[in-house]
Amino acid sequence: MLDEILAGVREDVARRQEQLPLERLRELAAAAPPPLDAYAALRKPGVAVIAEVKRSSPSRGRLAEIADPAELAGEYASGGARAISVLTEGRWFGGSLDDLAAVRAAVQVPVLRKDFVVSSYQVHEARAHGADLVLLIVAALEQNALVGLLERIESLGMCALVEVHTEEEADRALEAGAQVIGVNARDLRTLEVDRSVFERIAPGLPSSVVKIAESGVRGPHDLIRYASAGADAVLVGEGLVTQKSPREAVAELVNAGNHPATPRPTR
Ligand SMILES: O=C(O)c1ccccc1NCC(=O)[C@H](O)[C@H](O)COP(=O)(O)O
Repeated sequence: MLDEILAGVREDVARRQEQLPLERLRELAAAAPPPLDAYAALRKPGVAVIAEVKRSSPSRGRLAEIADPAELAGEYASGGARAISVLTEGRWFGGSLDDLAAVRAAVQVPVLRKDFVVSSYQVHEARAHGADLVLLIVAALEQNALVGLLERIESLGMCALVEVHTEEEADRALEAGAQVIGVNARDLRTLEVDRSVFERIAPGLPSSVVKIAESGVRGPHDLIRYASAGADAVLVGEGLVTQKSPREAVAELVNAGNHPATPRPTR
């Protein structure tokens, strides 16, 4: 699945680059308001909720009609989301860079560009559309590319969320200098979700690294499970976009993450 998604992304990036050359994009990125400090936001006490704007997915098909992503992001923020994730890939997830810009304009919390980033052009796009945080998927990148993209993200004042699914990928993320690591319970090749992957990988990450548990949070019980294994944050898509009140659903998760009964490992 991942290879198929990446092939489409490469075609789409090449088409956009023909329409808007890198030099012009760099100017737009430089003119964007400065990025927010996502690392600091995610390090605050309690388990942070990163709420995702997700219309569709390869594993689940159509999830929700999201006519106004800015309105949804506003709901998430008023429920206490610490950051908003915006899927900007169009073919499989129904997202766009317009969604990212609209969400950026609507909320005061950090915004993640969640996509399949394979070129520095996409990093500049992220900044030009107001992103504070950019996803890099280790499984999609050679080590040199991972290091180069991470440096480019940081040179633009943003923070990289480096996603892993295996111990080997976690080692590569650390070698590349990642400060924010997302452990995705979803295997992007088979699409299977296994929540125990976080429990296996997170304990081996240094305490200075922000640890995000991605995928499979369907309610407070999943957040509590991830928190018990050391999650600083959870990234939630389907479990929020399918709710009647996304604001209340976020608030319930935030409350579970702040609850003193939530066992956390000491660090
Ligand atoms: O969601 C998918 O089916 C998917 C398939 C292939 C690559 C990426 C995919 N999802 C991206 C994500 O990692 C999730 O959107 C995110 O972690 C939230 O997951 P969930 O809460 O389970 O919707």
